[in-house]
Amino acid sequence: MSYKYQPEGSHFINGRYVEDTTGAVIDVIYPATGEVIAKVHEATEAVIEEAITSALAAQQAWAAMSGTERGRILRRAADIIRERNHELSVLETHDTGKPLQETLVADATSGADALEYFGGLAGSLTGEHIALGDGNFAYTMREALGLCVGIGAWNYPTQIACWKGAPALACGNAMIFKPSETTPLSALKVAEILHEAGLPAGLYNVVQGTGKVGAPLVTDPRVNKVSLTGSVPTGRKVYAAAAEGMKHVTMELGGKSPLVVFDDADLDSAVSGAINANFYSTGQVCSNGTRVFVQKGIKEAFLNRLAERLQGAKMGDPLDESVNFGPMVSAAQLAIVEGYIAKGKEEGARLVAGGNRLDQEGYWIEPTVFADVTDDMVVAREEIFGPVMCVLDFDDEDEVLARANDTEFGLAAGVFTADLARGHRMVAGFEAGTCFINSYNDAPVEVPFGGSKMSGVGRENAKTAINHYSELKSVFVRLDACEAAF
Ligand SMILES: NC(=O)c1ccc[n+]([C@@H]2O[C@H](COP(=O)([O-])OP(=O)(O)OC[C@H]3O[C@@H](n4cnc5c(N)ncnc54)[C@H](O)[C@@H]3O)[C@@H](O)[C@H]2O)c1
Ligand SMILES: O=CCc1c[nH]cn1
Repeated sequence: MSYKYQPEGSHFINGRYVEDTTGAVIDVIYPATGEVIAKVHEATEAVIEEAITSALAAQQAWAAMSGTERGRILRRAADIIRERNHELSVLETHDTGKPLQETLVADATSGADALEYFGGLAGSLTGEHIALGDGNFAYTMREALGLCVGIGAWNYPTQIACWKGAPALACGNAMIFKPSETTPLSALKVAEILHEAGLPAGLYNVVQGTGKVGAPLVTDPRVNKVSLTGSVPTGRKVYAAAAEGMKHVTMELGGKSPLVVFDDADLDSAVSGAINANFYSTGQVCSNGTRVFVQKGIKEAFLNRLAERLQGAKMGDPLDESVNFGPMVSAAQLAIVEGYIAKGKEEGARLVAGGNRLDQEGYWIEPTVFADVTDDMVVAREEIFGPVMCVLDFDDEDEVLARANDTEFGLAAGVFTADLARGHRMVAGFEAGTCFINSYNDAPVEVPFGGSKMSGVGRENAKTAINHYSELKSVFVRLDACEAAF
């Protein structure tokens, strides 16, 4: 039987599709209908070994090329992605269920931005000269780490494949990328396009599988760096395993971020911020501001306007570009979200919108809002990773800042206020890596992205990502005689 989006092979290694049917079968399901659209096989030991040896064979020559040459290939790949944006977005929609309205602007295009940005930076990576007196000096050389492993979550498959691959390749590394087993298709296209753009074979390999494939990649002594996007429990395991081998890490993990709305905020703008912070990608965004603290003076106006604006949420065929709210990614994620909604009701939160699963094929649930949520409720403490907004009340700035920070997570935080001085005071106090004033969930490639506390280690994007995919070698040069005590 052939499937609608069946790739030529499950894996992409050494510049070509590779298959090993002895690996466990993974069904790829279109979340909007439950239809199986492809089947891939989990990587076997032999497949993993081929991915590692071909990457190692290619990496040194790649690192020896000039940054400008490397960058040219990445920028060419960005151009190809943009030319094929529609086709790639349709695939991403099938991989994830996210509406085409979104994938057309936020997925392949975000991947292309990363390839273009890091392609542009590649030629400017340098060390520095350090004068030491008496004519002596030192210099630093920026060197590639070697073999990097990228492990992805299922919410932004193309974006994650590129956010990790682009800086890794720009710095002269090879990358083996393991997508989430839930969304294995888009990363294969990224690999195919990189090679079409001229990337030498072996430098960006994709292997499929669950944590059973991720774990041996993380511990393999030939791997120098691991970048994970995933949940905190997985991050704990992967970070610990990588530390055993003293590997470089980037951990992009989960959150339960606060969004604070003061009563002087522009109401519609704040409601837009709350919608973007909770319902984009059907709530499956790591940085979502799911604890929406609303100052008591505007609470009812906020909830009324939110209820009106929710009438504009359109569920339906995700390929219809007027649809703006898709299904959950999987039956498992839908069950998790339903469990949290039940918990919220049980704990006494007031359900003011949604809460129901749609009685149809696929993994559909309405955008859901709880009001009168208190800090101790499970729905206010745990990451739900679905379209469930919790609205909490507050009186003043000091109180809300302390409550916003009262969480083990620290990925993001936002504030809506007409008083910009207060906005800056709030973000100075937030214990979070990525903050927003009068906006929410923007993620341009030029800006560092990542979390504090349990939400992660390191940053993706921006110039700072270069520091996470390269290391400095210091060279001391003595021009006068070298002396010793004896
Ligand atoms: N901070 C960010 O940038 C960011 C972005 C997107 C998603 N996320 C987070 O990701 C989570 C949702 O994604 P998910 O359900 O795919 O996360 P997950 O933690 O279940 O899985 C993430 C990836 O890790 C792999 N994995 C699992 N166990 C492993 C192990 N022992 N060794 C190596 N790899 C292993 C999985 O196969 C998958 O590819 C949420 O918590 C969300 O907040 C964070
Ligand atoms: O899901 C996390 C990363 C992200 C945030 N906004 C867009 N992508």
